[in-house]
Amino acid sequence: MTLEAVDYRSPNAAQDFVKSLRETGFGVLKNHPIRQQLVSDIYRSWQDFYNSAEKHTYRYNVGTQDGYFPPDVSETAKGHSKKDIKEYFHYYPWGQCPLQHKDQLTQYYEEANTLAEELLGWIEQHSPEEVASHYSQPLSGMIENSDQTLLRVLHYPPLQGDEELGAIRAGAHEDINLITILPAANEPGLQVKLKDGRWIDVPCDFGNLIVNIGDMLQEASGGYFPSTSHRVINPEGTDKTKSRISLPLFLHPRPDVVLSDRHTAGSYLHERLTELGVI
Ligand SMILES: O=C(O)CCC(=O)C(=O)O
Ligand SMILES: [Fe+2]
Repeated sequence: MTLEAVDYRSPNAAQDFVKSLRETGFGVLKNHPIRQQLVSDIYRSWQDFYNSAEKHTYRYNVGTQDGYFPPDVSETAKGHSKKDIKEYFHYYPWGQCPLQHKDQLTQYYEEANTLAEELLGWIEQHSPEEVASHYSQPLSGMIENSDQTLLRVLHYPPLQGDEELGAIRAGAHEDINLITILPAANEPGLQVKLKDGRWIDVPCDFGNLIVNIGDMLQEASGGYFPSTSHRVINPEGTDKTKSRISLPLFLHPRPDVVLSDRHTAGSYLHERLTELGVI
């Protein structure tokens, strides 16, 4: 079993893409409308940011979670004991951002949000009636004007050889939000866990866009769409000396959006962040 990239411009794109999401929790798109030049410009300018000491002046705000998270505070995935080998920056339109990077991130944030709304439309359109009847509102409406949607610029530094035994770039985890949109990173490493327990590589051809289901859509669809585990494995051989940059956009509904009988987006997020130990 491999993940096949779906051509965004093909007549069956919506159907094929949603089928892949249903079966694996992941869908991969090629020929999508997000400008690749913008993505590569962001990779380049953020490599400079991570190489500079300036990053330390943007340390994250504990209450609002925007800004730079250094390697020593990076997440420990649920059920893991070792911290991930990564540093990252949380960008929100209302949050801190270095001035010289603001235009690029603003543009990307908008383009990716627009595409996300369209893809949520595809998901809704291809949800069985019984599943869709439980959505409290159109899926694309859930993220409209949300100030919770988070763009994360991740940097996985070159391996130094002194990493903690068993530590990996990103331990197996599921995303908390509705869906995640992720341009193929500049280096491989992302893997997804299939139903049978096998880990497979997510195709990382430059220009692909990877979309995955998060826990909130799993919750809202009564489990029809699975929020699957994924991880980023460490590079080997000569790739060890390479940095990896990636740019997930985590689409979050407004906090008052009802996901299910049990949860609003706000109550769900709070529960999950408490488990993760970050609030
Ligand atoms: O870096 C990647 O390719 C994936 C990152 C990821 O899964 C996450 O930050 O939730
Ligand atoms: Fe993730």
